[in-house]
Amino acid sequence: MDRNIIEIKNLKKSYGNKEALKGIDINIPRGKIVGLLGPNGSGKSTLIKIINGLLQPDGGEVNINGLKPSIETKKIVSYLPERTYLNEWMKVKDILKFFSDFYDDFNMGKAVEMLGNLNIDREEKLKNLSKGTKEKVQLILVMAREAEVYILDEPIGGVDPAGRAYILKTILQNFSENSTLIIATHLISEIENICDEVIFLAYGSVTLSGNVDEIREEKGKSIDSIFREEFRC
Ligand SMILES: Nc1ncnc2c1ncn2[C@@H]1O[C@H](COP(=O)(O)OP(=O)(O)OP(=O)(O)O)[C@@H](O)[C@H]1O
Repeated sequence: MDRNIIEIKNLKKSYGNKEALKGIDINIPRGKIVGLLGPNGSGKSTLIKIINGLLQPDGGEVNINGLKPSIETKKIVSYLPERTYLNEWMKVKDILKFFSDFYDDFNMGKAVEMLGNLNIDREEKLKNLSKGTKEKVQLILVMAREAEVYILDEPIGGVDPAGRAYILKTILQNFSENSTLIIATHLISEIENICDEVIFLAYGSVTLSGNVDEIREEKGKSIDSIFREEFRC
């Protein structure tokens, strides 16, 4: 078994003449929590969509557990997209059923428990939930899969601080040691203490990557401070 669950080589993607990814190389080891950090427009979502097979790269390679993004890799990757893809007219309980029918690795008990802890009514239609509650539901669906890789694109932007703390705690509690979690976000101070590794993306290139403790020690600052300095407006 490879040490790295995801290996990316010289990955390129342009939209017209806009280079969103300029030939990036990334290795993501198994069993780690990785923060994918970068300002707006740095290429985070483009990278995540390519890993999930929703966009085709113009060049380079992506390997997930030794496989190209495909139906096979979707079975082991649980993905939270940046925008909702769920049918707003469905009740929470119907979406649970849908997930449980669709994904063999979906743990219904876990999902029901997390919804209960956050006081989310399973009889409610998604369209009647607040933005933050909707985000919580989607995150619970994604985290209730017993996947090898979780990829979360901006998971907690609309969630209130108490909810965020609960969600991060829940992520950690449910997280098996063999799984890998990638979180793309700009809420760095909130997630830096749960991350083992970080990858900084800027203008389609990786500007810094490595172990969080080593980077903090070497630079004598928090990841949040390094980010603010690097990307000062
Ligand atoms: N469908 C598209 N058509 C044209 N340009 C695009 C498209 N999607 C993204 N881009 C451009 O590619 C670059 C990278 O965008 P991307 O969405 O990957 O960034 P991001 O880091 O996820 O940003 P954010 O934090 O704002 O979500 C940006 O300059 C963006 O304008």
